[in-house]
Amino acid sequence: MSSRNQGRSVTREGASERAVIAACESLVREYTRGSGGGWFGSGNLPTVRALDGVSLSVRRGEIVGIEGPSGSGKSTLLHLLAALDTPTAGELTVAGEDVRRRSERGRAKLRLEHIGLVFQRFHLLPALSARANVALPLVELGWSKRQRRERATSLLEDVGLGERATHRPGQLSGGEQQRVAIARALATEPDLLIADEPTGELDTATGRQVLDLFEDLGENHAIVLASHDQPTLAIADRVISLRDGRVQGADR
Ligand SMILES: Nc1ncnc2c1ncn2[C@@H]1O[C@H](COP(=O)(O)OP(=O)(O)OP(=O)(O)O)[C@@H](O)[C@H]1O
Repeated sequence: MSSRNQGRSVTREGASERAVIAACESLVREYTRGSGGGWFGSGNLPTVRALDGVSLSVRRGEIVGIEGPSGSGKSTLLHLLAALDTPTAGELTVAGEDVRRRSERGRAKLRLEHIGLVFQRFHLLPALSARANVALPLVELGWSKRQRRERATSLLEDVGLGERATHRPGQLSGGEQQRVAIARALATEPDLLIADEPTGELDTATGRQVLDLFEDLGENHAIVLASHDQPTLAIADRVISLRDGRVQGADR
Protein backbone atom coordinates (compact mmCIF):
# COMPACT_ATOMS: atom_id res chain seq x y z
CA MET A 1 0.00 0.00 0.00
CA SER A 2 1.45 3.43 -0.90
CA SER A 3 1.97 6.12 1.74
CA ARG A 4 -0.81 8.18 0.14
CA ASN A 5 -3.03 5.14 0.32
CA GLN A 6 -2.24 4.58 4.00
CA GLY A 7 -3.15 8.19 4.70
CA ARG A 8 -6.39 7.80 2.80
CA SER A 9 -7.39 4.70 4.74
CA VAL A 10 -6.91 6.51 8.04
CA THR A 11 -9.15 9.35 6.92
CA ARG A 12 -11.85 6.90 5.86
CA GLU A 13 -12.71 5.14 9.06
CA GLY A 14 -16.37 5.51 8.22
CA ALA A 15 -15.97 3.80 4.83
CA SER A 16 -18.20 0.87 5.83
CA GLU A 17 -21.08 3.29 6.30
CA ARG A 18 -20.68 4.77 2.86
CA ALA A 19 -23.17 3.89 0.14
CA VAL A 20 -22.68 0.67 -1.80
CA ILE A 21 -22.40 1.76 -5.44
CA ALA A 22 -21.97 -1.60 -7.12
CA ALA A 23 -22.67 -5.08 -5.83
CA CYS A 24 -22.84 -8.57 -7.22
CA GLU A 25 -23.85 -11.85 -5.65
CA SER A 26 -23.10 -15.33 -7.02
CA LEU A 27 -22.44 -13.83 -10.43
CA VAL A 28 -22.11 -16.27 -13.32
CA ARG A 29 -21.25 -15.41 -16.92
CA GLU A 30 -21.08 -18.16 -19.46
CA TYR A 31 -20.09 -17.73 -23.08
CA THR A 32 -21.06 -20.10 -25.82
CA ARG A 33 -18.14 -21.19 -27.95
CA GLY A 34 -18.20 -22.33 -31.53
CA SER A 35 -20.59 -21.70 -34.37
CA GLY A 36 -22.92 -24.64 -33.96
CA GLY A 37 -21.37 -26.56 -36.84
CA GLY A 38 -18.90 -29.44 -36.74
CA TRP A 39 -19.31 -32.03 -34.04
CA PHE A 40 -21.64 -29.93 -31.96
CA GLY A 41 -25.32 -29.67 -32.68
CA SER A 42 -26.78 -26.17 -32.36
CA GLY A 43 -28.42 -27.09 -29.06
CA ASN A 44 -25.20 -28.47 -27.65
CA LEU A 45 -22.55 -25.80 -28.09
CA PRO A 46 -19.65 -25.86 -25.63
CA THR A 47 -19.76 -23.15 -23.02
CA VAL A 48 -17.05 -21.50 -21.00
CA ARG A 49 -17.85 -20.30 -17.51
CA ALA A 50 -15.86 -17.04 -17.45
CA LEU A 51 -17.26 -16.07 -14.02
CA ASP A 52 -18.41 -18.67 -11.56
CA GLY A 53 -20.16 -17.39 -8.43
CA VAL A 54 -18.44 -14.03 -7.89
CA SER A 55 -19.70 -11.86 -5.03
CA LEU A 56 -18.35 -8.37 -4.42
CA SER A 57 -19.44 -4.94 -3.30
CA VAL A 58 -17.84 -1.56 -3.85
CA ARG A 59 -18.64 1.51 -1.80
CA ARG A 60 -18.15 5.18 -2.52
CA GLY A 61 -14.70 6.22 -1.35
CA GLU A 62 -13.22 2.82 -2.05
CA ILE A 63 -10.79 1.53 -4.69
CA VAL A 64 -11.08 -2.18 -5.43
CA GLY A 65 -8.38 -3.85 -7.50
CA ILE A 66 -9.02 -6.96 -9.58
CA GLU A 67 -6.06 -9.17 -10.42
CA GLY A 68 -5.65 -12.56 -12.01
CA PRO A 69 -3.89 -14.29 -14.88
CA SER A 70 -5.00 -13.93 -18.46
CA GLY A 71 -8.38 -15.58 -18.95
CA SER A 72 -9.31 -15.50 -15.24
CA GLY A 73 -12.37 -13.33 -15.91
CA LYS A 74 -11.24 -9.77 -15.11
CA SER A 75 -12.59 -8.16 -18.29
CA THR A 76 -15.81 -10.14 -18.02
CA LEU A 77 -16.33 -8.84 -14.48
CA LEU A 78 -15.56 -5.25 -15.49
CA HIS A 79 -17.98 -5.47 -18.43
CA LEU A 80 -20.73 -6.68 -16.11
CA LEU A 81 -20.05 -3.98 -13.50
CA ALA A 82 -20.06 -1.42 -16.32
CA ALA A 83 -23.47 -2.72 -17.44
CA LEU A 84 -21.99 -3.41 -20.88
CA ASP A 85 -23.08 -7.01 -20.49
CA THR A 86 -25.59 -9.00 -18.44
CA PRO A 87 -24.90 -12.05 -16.27
CA THR A 88 -26.07 -15.56 -17.03
CA ALA A 89 -27.07 -15.93 -13.38
CA GLY A 90 -26.69 -14.10 -10.09
CA GLU A 91 -27.50 -10.60 -8.89
CA LEU A 92 -25.95 -7.36 -10.03
CA THR A 93 -26.84 -3.85 -8.94
CA VAL A 94 -25.21 -0.57 -9.92
CA ALA A 95 -26.29 2.66 -8.26
CA GLY A 96 -29.18 0.74 -6.73
CA GLU A 97 -30.45 -0.44 -10.13
CA ASP A 98 -30.85 -4.10 -11.02
CA VAL A 99 -28.76 -4.44 -14.19
CA ARG A 100 -30.50 -7.69 -15.20
CA ARG A 101 -33.87 -5.99 -15.40
CA ARG A 102 -32.63 -3.31 -17.77
CA SER A 103 -32.85 -3.43 -21.55
CA GLU A 104 -29.79 -2.59 -23.59
CA ARG A 105 -31.04 0.96 -23.87
CA GLY A 106 -31.71 1.07 -20.14
CA ARG A 107 -28.17 -0.09 -19.48
CA ALA A 108 -26.81 2.63 -21.76
CA LYS A 109 -28.75 5.17 -19.69
CA LEU A 110 -27.40 3.65 -16.48
CA ARG A 111 -23.86 4.03 -17.83
CA LEU A 112 -24.46 7.59 -18.90
CA GLU A 113 -25.81 8.55 -15.51
CA HIS A 114 -23.63 6.57 -13.13
CA ILE A 115 -20.57 4.97 -14.71
CA GLY A 116 -17.29 6.29 -16.09
CA LEU A 117 -15.03 4.02 -18.14
CA VAL A 118 -11.27 4.28 -18.58
CA PHE A 119 -9.51 1.97 -21.03
CA GLN A 120 -5.93 0.87 -21.42
CA ARG A 121 -5.68 2.47 -24.87
CA PHE A 122 -7.49 5.74 -24.04
CA HIS A 123 -10.00 5.52 -26.93
CA LEU A 124 -10.00 9.25 -27.63
CA LEU A 125 -11.32 10.55 -30.95
CA PRO A 126 -8.20 11.67 -32.83
CA ALA A 127 -9.87 14.44 -34.85
CA LEU A 128 -11.24 16.21 -31.78
CA SER A 129 -9.44 18.45 -29.31
CA ALA A 130 -8.92 17.29 -25.73
CA ARG A 131 -11.76 19.59 -24.69
CA ALA A 132 -14.15 18.26 -27.33
CA ASN A 133 -13.32 14.67 -26.30
CA VAL A 134 -14.10 15.45 -22.67
CA ALA A 135 -17.32 17.27 -23.61
CA LEU A 136 -18.61 14.48 -25.83
CA PRO A 137 -20.63 12.48 -23.24
CA LEU A 138 -22.48 15.66 -22.33
CA VAL A 139 -23.99 15.92 -25.82
CA GLU A 140 -26.14 12.91 -25.02
CA LEU A 141 -27.21 14.50 -21.76
CA GLY A 142 -28.49 17.50 -23.72
CA TRP A 143 -26.10 20.10 -22.31
CA SER A 144 -25.68 23.32 -24.31
CA LYS A 145 -22.43 23.96 -26.14
CA ARG A 146 -21.42 26.64 -23.67
CA GLN A 147 -22.12 24.38 -20.67
CA ARG A 148 -20.18 21.51 -22.23
CA ARG A 149 -17.23 23.74 -22.97
CA GLU A 150 -17.14 25.13 -19.44
CA ARG A 151 -17.39 21.72 -17.82
CA ALA A 152 -14.73 20.20 -20.09
CA THR A 153 -12.38 23.13 -19.48
CA SER A 154 -12.78 22.81 -15.75
CA LEU A 155 -12.25 19.03 -15.81
CA LEU A 156 -9.10 19.42 -17.89
CA GLU A 157 -7.83 21.92 -15.32
CA ASP A 158 -8.62 19.40 -12.56
CA VAL A 159 -6.45 16.77 -14.24
CA GLY A 160 -3.63 19.26 -14.82
CA LEU A 161 -4.23 19.79 -18.52
CA GLY A 162 -5.77 23.26 -18.58
CA GLU A 163 -3.07 24.39 -21.01
CA ARG A 164 -3.67 21.49 -23.38
CA ALA A 165 -7.41 21.90 -23.96
CA THR A 166 -7.12 22.65 -27.67
CA HIS A 167 -4.55 19.95 -28.41
CA ARG A 168 -5.58 16.85 -30.29
CA PRO A 169 -4.77 13.41 -28.84
CA GLY A 170 -1.90 12.99 -31.35
CA GLN A 171 -0.25 16.09 -29.88
CA LEU A 172 -0.36 14.71 -26.33
CA SER A 173 1.81 12.19 -24.48
CA GLY A 174 0.34 8.84 -23.41
CA GLY A 175 -0.08 10.02 -19.83
CA GLU A 176 -1.75 13.22 -20.97
CA GLN A 177 -4.10 11.25 -23.21
CA GLN A 178 -5.03 9.00 -20.31
CA ARG A 179 -5.73 12.05 -18.15
CA VAL A 180 -7.99 13.41 -20.91
CA ALA A 181 -9.73 10.02 -20.95
CA ILE A 182 -10.20 10.21 -17.17
CA ALA A 183 -11.60 13.74 -17.49
CA ARG A 184 -14.01 12.41 -20.14
CA ALA A 185 -15.04 9.57 -17.80
CA LEU A 186 -15.76 12.20 -15.13
CA ALA A 187 -17.79 14.51 -17.38
CA THR A 188 -21.15 13.00 -16.44
CA GLU A 189 -20.30 12.94 -12.70
CA PRO A 190 -20.34 9.15 -12.36
CA ASP A 191 -20.56 7.35 -9.03
CA LEU A 192 -18.56 4.39 -10.30
CA LEU A 193 -15.30 4.52 -12.24
CA ILE A 194 -14.16 1.36 -13.98
CA ALA A 195 -10.66 1.12 -15.36
CA ASP A 196 -9.10 -1.74 -17.30
CA GLU A 197 -5.27 -1.66 -17.12
CA PRO A 198 -5.24 2.14 -16.95
CA THR A 199 -1.44 2.32 -16.83
CA GLY A 200 -0.82 -0.50 -19.30
CA GLU A 201 0.42 1.81 -22.05
CA LEU A 202 2.38 4.18 -19.81
CA ASP A 203 5.94 4.32 -18.51
CA THR A 204 6.47 4.17 -14.76
CA ALA A 205 6.67 7.93 -14.09
CA THR A 206 3.69 8.78 -16.28
CA GLY A 207 1.73 5.87 -14.85
CA ARG A 208 2.41 7.25 -11.38
CA GLN A 209 0.73 10.55 -12.27
CA VAL A 210 -2.34 8.70 -13.48
CA LEU A 211 -2.39 6.58 -10.31
CA ASP A 212 -2.12 9.72 -8.14
CA LEU A 213 -5.17 11.03 -9.96
CA PHE A 214 -7.10 7.81 -9.31
CA GLU A 215 -6.14 7.96 -5.65
CA ASP A 216 -7.57 11.47 -5.40
CA LEU A 217 -10.73 10.37 -7.22
CA GLY A 218 -11.02 7.43 -4.85
CA GLU A 219 -11.99 9.88 -2.12
CA ASN A 220 -15.50 10.32 -3.44
CA HIS A 221 -16.05 7.73 -6.13
CA ALA A 222 -16.29 3.96 -6.11
CA ILE A 223 -13.43 2.72 -8.29
CA VAL A 224 -12.81 -0.74 -9.71
CA LEU A 225 -9.58 -1.29 -11.58
CA ALA A 226 -8.25 -4.43 -13.16
CA SER A 227 -4.54 -4.78 -13.64
CA HIS A 228 -1.53 -7.06 -13.74
CA ASP A 229 0.65 -4.21 -12.52
CA GLN A 230 1.69 -4.17 -8.86
CA PRO A 231 2.01 -0.35 -8.47
CA THR A 232 -1.50 -0.03 -9.90
CA LEU A 233 -2.94 -2.65 -7.55
CA ALA A 234 -1.10 -0.97 -4.65
CA ILE A 235 -3.43 2.04 -4.75
CA ALA A 236 -6.41 -0.23 -4.07
CA ASP A 237 -7.91 -0.60 -0.62
CA ARG A 238 -8.71 -4.24 -1.45
CA VAL A 239 -7.49 -6.53 -4.18
CA ILE A 240 -9.71 -9.36 -5.36
CA SER A 241 -7.85 -12.26 -6.98
CA LEU A 242 -9.65 -14.14 -9.72
CA ARG A 243 -8.66 -17.63 -10.80
CA ASP A 244 -10.69 -19.49 -13.42
CA GLY A 245 -13.63 -17.16 -12.86
CA ARG A 246 -13.72 -17.58 -9.09
CA VAL A 247 -12.62 -15.24 -6.33
CA GLN A 248 -9.57 -16.83 -4.86
CA GLY A 249 -8.75 -14.32 -2.23
CA ALA A 250 -8.99 -10.72 -1.17
CA ASP A 251 -5.85 -9.30 0.41
CA ARG A 252 -7.47 -6.76 2.67
N1 LIG B 1 -17.00 -13.21 -26.08
C1 LIG B 1 -16.47 -14.35 -25.62
N2 LIG B 1 -16.82 -15.53 -26.18
C2 LIG B 1 -16.33 -16.69 -25.72
N3 LIG B 1 -15.46 -16.77 -24.67
C3 LIG B 1 -15.07 -15.63 -24.08
C4 LIG B 1 -15.56 -14.36 -24.52
N4 LIG B 1 -15.00 -13.40 -23.73
C5 LIG B 1 -14.21 -14.04 -22.85
N5 LIG B 1 -14.25 -15.38 -23.06
C6 LIG B 1 -13.55 -16.41 -22.27
O1 LIG B 1 -13.87 -16.19 -20.90
C7 LIG B 1 -12.73 -16.39 -20.08
C8 LIG B 1 -12.44 -15.11 -19.29
O2 LIG B 1 -12.05 -14.10 -20.20
P1 LIG B 1 -11.69 -12.59 -19.76
O3 LIG B 1 -11.44 -11.81 -21.01
O4 LIG B 1 -12.72 -12.11 -18.83
O5 LIG B 1 -10.31 -12.81 -18.96
P2 LIG B 1 -9.24 -11.73 -18.46
O6 LIG B 1 -8.86 -12.13 -17.08
O7 LIG B 1 -9.76 -10.36 -18.67
O8 LIG B 1 -8.03 -11.99 -19.44
P3 LIG B 1 -6.89 -10.92 -19.98
O9 LIG B 1 -6.05 -10.55 -18.79
O10 LIG B 1 -6.13 -11.76 -20.99
O11 LIG B 1 -7.62 -9.78 -20.61
C9 LIG B 1 -11.62 -16.83 -21.00
O12 LIG B 1 -11.59 -18.24 -21.02
C10 LIG B 1 -12.03 -16.29 -22.34
O13 LIG B 1 -11.51 -17.06 -23.40
